[in-house]
This record gives sequence, structure tokens and C-alpha cells, in this order.
Amino acid sequence: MIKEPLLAPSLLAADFLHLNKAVKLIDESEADWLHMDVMDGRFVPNISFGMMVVEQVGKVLEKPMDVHLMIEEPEKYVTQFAKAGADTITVHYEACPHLHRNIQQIKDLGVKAGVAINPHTPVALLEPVIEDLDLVLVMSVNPGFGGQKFIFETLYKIRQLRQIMQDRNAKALIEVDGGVGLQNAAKIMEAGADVLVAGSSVFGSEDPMETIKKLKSLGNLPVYEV
Ligand SMILES: O=C(CO)[C@H](O)[C@H](O)COP(=O)(O)O
Ligand SMILES: [Fe+2]
Repeated sequence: MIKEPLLAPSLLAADFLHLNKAVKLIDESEADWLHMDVMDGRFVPNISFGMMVVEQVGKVLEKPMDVHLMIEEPEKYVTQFAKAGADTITVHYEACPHLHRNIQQIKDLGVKAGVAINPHTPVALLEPVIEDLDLVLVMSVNPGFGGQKFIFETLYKIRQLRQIMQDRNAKALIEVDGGVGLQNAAKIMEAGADVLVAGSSVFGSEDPMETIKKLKSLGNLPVYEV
């Protein structure tokens, strides 16, 4: 039996003219967290929204806010994102030459600390910090855009990470982000994920509430080949 995922719909795929409506939908749905994708046009080739939007969403959102920082020099901004209402702040391994210090900085703010890895970054590179982490975000697309195709190799990375964590008795949650939907969610959970981020598969669907419900009841889903 596949376990029920924690589900974090991504606001990136919502209608930006009606963000309030999207936030309410998440609060009223079976989703667990709201995922917020912050992009700076430097670390990734796209710009999304910054802390002013995160702050406004934080004022109305009742559920935990999961902030994914796709930015360079995140250490300059994490204090502001914590004040804006982030419950988890995830920085990219590739953007942090002083990763250990960055993780401690986030934890000292009283916020859960996550580290994201790009598709080409080996999971073994996280071993020295794995016990300090609340969350590991495994990117299953190249970061910067919603609506991309899930990279199949991610399944091996999830399995490897689960093994490393087991060997070290690490307690971080494994979050998978990019190209996740009803067609592959069960397979991703089976590989060892705990949290699924879903952007276009939720907000791009005809009935986002119903899609969230289906993703949450994964035990009933067939395991499709991805
Ligand atoms: O971090 C991200 C992109 O860099 C997004 O969270 C992710 O792509 C979600 O969108 P979708 O589910 O449409 O792939
Ligand atoms: Fe994301």
C-alpha cells in the first residue's frame, strides 16, 4: 500500500490576478502546504515573485507556507522570508557555497530548513548536512518554469536518498518538485517521497479541488509507468 503524500500545490501555476482565490482554495482543500516558488532571473532563467507577494499571501494563508528559493545569495533574504510567514525555507545546494552556515541561519530564525538539488546534482553531496535538515527537495525538472516533463532518473535519486537517510538515521522529509501529477504520483511515492509539489497538474486542471483530493488518496491509484 502506498502511503498518503503530504501535498504542496505550487502557487506558480495559479491565476496571478486572483491569488486570494487560489490561497482560499488551498486552505479549504485537503492540501497540506502551499508551495511558493521565488525566482530571481539569475540562479534560474526566470523571474516569478518576491517577498512582497509572499508576505501578502502569508497574511491570509492558514496552512503552512513552503518557500522554495531559486535565488543566488539566499542568505541575504532568508530573514525577510521568515518574517513574511515562511514555515519552511528551502535554498539550493548549487547557490550556497556555505551551505552548512546557511542551514543554521534558517534554523536560528525558527523556521524549518530545506535544501534543494537540481537534476544533475548527486544526492550523496548532501550527506555531510543531512542530519541537520528538515527537508530535502529533489528537483524533478530543471528549476525555473512550471509545466515541464518529469525527469525519470529522479526516481533513482529518491531511492538513493532514502537509503542514505536510513543509514544515518536522518529525519528529513523528501519533497519532489516538477512535473508531478496523477500519472506519476504513486510511482514517486513508491520510490520513497514524503511530499509532492504539484503546480500545473492542480491549478491547470478543470477541478483543482478534486485533483487535490485524488492526489491525497494515492493508495487507490494505479501505479502507471512514467
Ligand atoms: O520549482 C518549480 C519550478 O522551478 C515548481 O515548484 C514546479 O515546477 C511546479 O510546477 P509543475 O508542477 O507545473 O511542474
Ligand atoms: Fe518549486
